[in-house]
Order: sequence, then C-alpha cells, then structure tokens
Amino acid sequence: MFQTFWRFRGAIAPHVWALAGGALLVVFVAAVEVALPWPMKVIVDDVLQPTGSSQLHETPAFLGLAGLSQLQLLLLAASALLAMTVLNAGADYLGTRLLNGVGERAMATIRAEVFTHLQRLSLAFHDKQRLGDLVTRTTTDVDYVRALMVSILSVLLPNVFILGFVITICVLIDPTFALIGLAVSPLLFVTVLFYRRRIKVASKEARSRDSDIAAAMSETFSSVRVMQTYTSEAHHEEDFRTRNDGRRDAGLKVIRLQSMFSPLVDIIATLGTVLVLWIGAQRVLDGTLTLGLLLVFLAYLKALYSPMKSLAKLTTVISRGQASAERIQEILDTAPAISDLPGARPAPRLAGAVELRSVSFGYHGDRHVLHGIDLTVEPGRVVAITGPTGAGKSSVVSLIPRLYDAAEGEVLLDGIDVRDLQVATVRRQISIVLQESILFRGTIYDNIAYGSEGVSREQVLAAAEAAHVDEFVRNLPLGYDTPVAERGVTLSGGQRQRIAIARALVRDTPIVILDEPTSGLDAISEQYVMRGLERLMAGRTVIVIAHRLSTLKRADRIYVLDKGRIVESGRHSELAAAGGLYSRLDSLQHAKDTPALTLVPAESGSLKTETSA
Ligand SMILES: Nc1ncnc2c1ncn2[C@@H]1O[C@H](COP(=O)(O)OP(=O)(O)OP(=O)(O)O)[C@@H](O)[C@H]1O
Repeated sequence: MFQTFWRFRGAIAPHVWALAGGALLVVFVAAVEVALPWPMKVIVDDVLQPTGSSQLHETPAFLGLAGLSQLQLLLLAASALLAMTVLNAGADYLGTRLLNGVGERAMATIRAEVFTHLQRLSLAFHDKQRLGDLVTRTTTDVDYVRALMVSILSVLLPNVFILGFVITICVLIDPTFALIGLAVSPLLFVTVLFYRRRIKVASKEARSRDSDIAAAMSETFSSVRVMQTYTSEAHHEEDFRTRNDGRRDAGLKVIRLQSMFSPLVDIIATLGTVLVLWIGAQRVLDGTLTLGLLLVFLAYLKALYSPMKSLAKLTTVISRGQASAERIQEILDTAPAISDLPGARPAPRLAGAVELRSVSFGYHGDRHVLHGIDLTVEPGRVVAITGPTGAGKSSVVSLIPRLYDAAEGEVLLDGIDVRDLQVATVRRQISIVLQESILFRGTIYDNIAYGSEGVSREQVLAAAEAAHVDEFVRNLPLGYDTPVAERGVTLSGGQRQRIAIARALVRDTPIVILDEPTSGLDAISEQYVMRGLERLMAGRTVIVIAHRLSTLKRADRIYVLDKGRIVESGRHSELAAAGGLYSRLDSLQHAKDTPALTLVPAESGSLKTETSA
C-alpha cells in the first residue's frame, strides 16, 4: 500500500509540505474526535448524577473544576462540545482540501509522465497495445491511484490514530474493561485480511475488463464509417455485449465480496458492543462504574469499530488503487525498444544516401518477414519498391527512420549506421507520406506546420501552394484556419494527401518516403497529388512504395520484393523485359490501366482529358 506512495514519490515530492499539513490536520481531527465523548460524560456523571462514589466522579477534579456548580459545569461542557465540533469542522475542511489538492496535482504529473513515456515507446510496443487500454491506464487508473492516496491519508491515517488513542485511553481508564472491548479485534483483523486479498484480485479483474470495454469502444468508433457501410453494427454490438457482460460479472463479484464484508464486520463489532454492554451494565448497577464512563466506553467502541469498518470499505479503494498503480507502473517500466545507444551522435545534415546491407527483420522474435535485404539509394535518386501484398515493402521503409531495428545487417544513412546516430536527429531528416494521411485536431495551417518547429507562415503557405492545398483552402470560409476534425474525416482523401505533402515540403528533409500515397485516389485527385509529389521529390532522395506504372517508370531503380526477399532489381524497361515477377505484375497493371484515359486538371480549374502514355 505504501509502496504506491514510494512508486510515485517523484510526483508527490513537490507537494510534500501540503501533504504533511493535510496529514497533521486529519490527525488533529482524529484527536478531537476522541475527546468528544468527554463533555457528555461530565454532563451525565457530574451534572445529572452529582452524587455517588467520589472516585468515579473525578473528571472535574482532574480538570481543576471541582468547585464549579452543576450549571457552570453544564455550560462549560456544552461550550466545549460546541467548540470542539467547530474546530473539528474547520480542521477537517482544511485537511481534506489540502490532501485532495495534492492528489489532483500529483495525478496530473503522473498522467503527463505516462503520456510522455507512451510517446517514447517504440512501434513494436504500440503494435501490441490496444488504444482503449492505454486510454484507461492514463485516465481511470490514474484516478484510482489518486483515490487510494487520498483515502490512505484522509481515512486510514486518522483511523489508525483514533484506534491508538482509543485503545490507550480505554486501557488507562479500566484495563479489564478495555480487554473485553478489544476481545473481538483479532477476529475483525483476520476478516479484514481475508477479504482484502480477495477483493484485490477481483478488482484487478474488473479493471482489466474496463480496458476491454474501452478497447472495444475505440476500435468500433474509430472505424464507424466502415462499420455502418458494412452494416456490421450487430456484430460489434454482440462483441460489446460479451465484453460488457464480462465487466458486469467482474463488478458483481467485487460487490458480492464487499457486501459480505461490511455486514460481517458489523456482526463482529456488535458482538463486542453486546459484551461491553452486558458486563458494563452490571458494573454500573453494582456501582463500580459510572453511567457516564459506560457511555464513554460505548462511544469509544463505536470509534474503535468504525475505523475497522472504514478500513473494510477502504479495502476496495486500496485494492483497486494498487491494481491501477501496477498497471500504470507496467507502462512506466517498459523501456523504449528504440532509443539512443550509448555514444550515439547527432546526425549531420544528410546528403540522402540510403543503404540496407544484408538486412533481416521480424516483428516477433525470430519470425523474420525480411531476409537479407540489400538496397542502395544514391542521394537525390528515386527508388521504387514494388511487389505483392504482404511482401514486406512497408517493413523495409520503416527501418530507415528507425521505427524498428533490423535483427541482422545494417541500415546506413550517408554510410553511417542509423543506430550510431541519435534517433530524433535522424527522423528530423526524413519525411513520410502514407497511403492514408493522418491529420490531427487543429487547423489546416497547424497540420501543415506539424513537426516543423520555428517555421514561418510564408514557408507554410509556400508549401501549401506547391502541394496544391491552396486550391481547395481558398474556397473555405476560414481558409487555413479551418479546423480539421480528429483523424481528418472532414476532408477528402486527396485533400488530406495534399496537406500531408505540404507538411513534408515544409520539413524540407533530404530523404522522403512515400508509401503508395496515391493509391485509393480517383484520377483527378491523383493528378493533383502527383503534382505536389513532383515538387516534394525534386532534389531529394525518394523511396517510394508503388504499384502504379507511372511512378515505377519514373524511378531510377526498382526493387521487386516477394516474401521478404528482393527477387529482382533494375529499371522499368529492363525488368519488364526480364520475364520475372515484375513483368507479370506489369502486365497485370497494363490490363488494369488500358485503355487509359487520365484526367488532368487544367490550370484554369476546368478539366481536360488526355490519353495516358
Ligand atoms: N506491426 C506488425 N506486426 C506484426 N507483423 C506485421 C506487422 N506489420 C506487418 N507485419 C507482417 O509483416 C509482413 C510484411 O508486411 P508489410 O506490411 O511490410 O508488407 P507490404 O508489402 O507493405 O504489404 P502491403 O502491400 O499489403 O502494404 C506481413 O506478413 C505482415 O503480416
């Protein structure tokens, strides 16, 4: 339990004074609560029943108030009660505020830490993660840890003090009687221990089911377009129902355990109370105990058991919080698979030579998807990679910006092994345009400037013009300040690609990777995008994954990939004549493209038609 504090000590440390202040205040509240039954005792024993054994009526004498009249005592006791209650309320308010404030602040720090760490973790980690699970860990789990910390300080700590104070006072007043009151404590303790463990296991299960639901939500609603088009709502509903039922059952198990726990504690506590009442009443009758002291004892018994009951309730909060803390820690403990190696140096401004030497690579251990890849691109040249689906084209290009590390062989940039260079300085010199470009929430302008720090507005606008973004932005009422919805769904595929090209142009990197950036576009959009790409490719090293003839013909060299191996390489004309895999793919492409009419947008904005080469 306390290791949770230790675990997140970095986030708590800046608030240690507020934490200490809050803790002191709640302990003060506990002390006042222990003193609260005493004015009542004075009223019962010394105001209402002032006669009897002087030994038993010693409180006013002990407090130096022996000479006061009954009325004066009543007034004093009542005022003390009121004052203590008001003081308690004030300290309670301040303490709760301080502790909860620390909780919120520390959790904001932890959330930020988790987010930053997640961003640093490599693709190999994210490939295996479900987005919903990561969201849950950053939100709900962090909140459960907050509840745990705050509860430990504002419930557990004062209750432990109350227990300590009460037991001490009871023993001081009447050790035998105190022992009777405490007789049931071991039973209570064992019950708490037993249930705590079981509730912790059940809570962890419920938490992982929560993640399941979050994952189902994110998977379903990130592909809502496909889901609705394929009318597969029923399938998603069924899947969700299964996960939801799992969560419900796990939650019900926690509730069952919890609800068994509380009444059990109640029964054991009542057993103790009955015992004290039975013996206490007899002692009051035979005059060895005052009624006021019996009332104090009973109040203390309540004060003794109610912390135990609170601890019972706290069990869930603590177990849940511990499970959540472990889930957060799992993320923070994951070391990024891709990071700067010791001695890595900043990459110099690259000329753009790219070489893969005998590279093998796999996503899962020894199951390689690339085998002995040799590939060379000279600075400023265009190299195309083609091949059937699943051949490993995307895998090859993902090794260049070191999104993954090769298992064997080397990836060299300007002759330097990428692993000897600082990752960030390499990635800053590579731009990627994917099949489907991702836009982020923000304006079109923000999306173009994304990833280029300190870039001027002129540069952004010039890139936008070169990438033919300007053509459609001009017609938008808010122009470049038009907000783009998350994932960019308010724009067409071609428009998104043009923004992505502008983004790459602003970055002005020596190396550009294009992963089929025109696939899935209609002919008109493709022409616009191609024009932007021409601007982007000029003077840079370009590695393009392509199937289209137009792109392949333009390449200085084509590598044909099949089942993770390079099976052919050369220029289009050589490969087309060689009678290998490329020529088969080429004839398929011809069959698809002929007769080919390509629409080319005229500068005026009207369309003209021209026959494809
Ligand atoms: N993130 C991943 N985790 C595990 N395996 C992967 C991952 N990405 C790709 N693979 C596997 O690696 C192999 C090569 O995939 P890759 O995406 O590189 O092929 P590709 O030629 O680009 O295919 P496509 O043309 O369909 O995009 C495939 O067998 C694929 O299943």
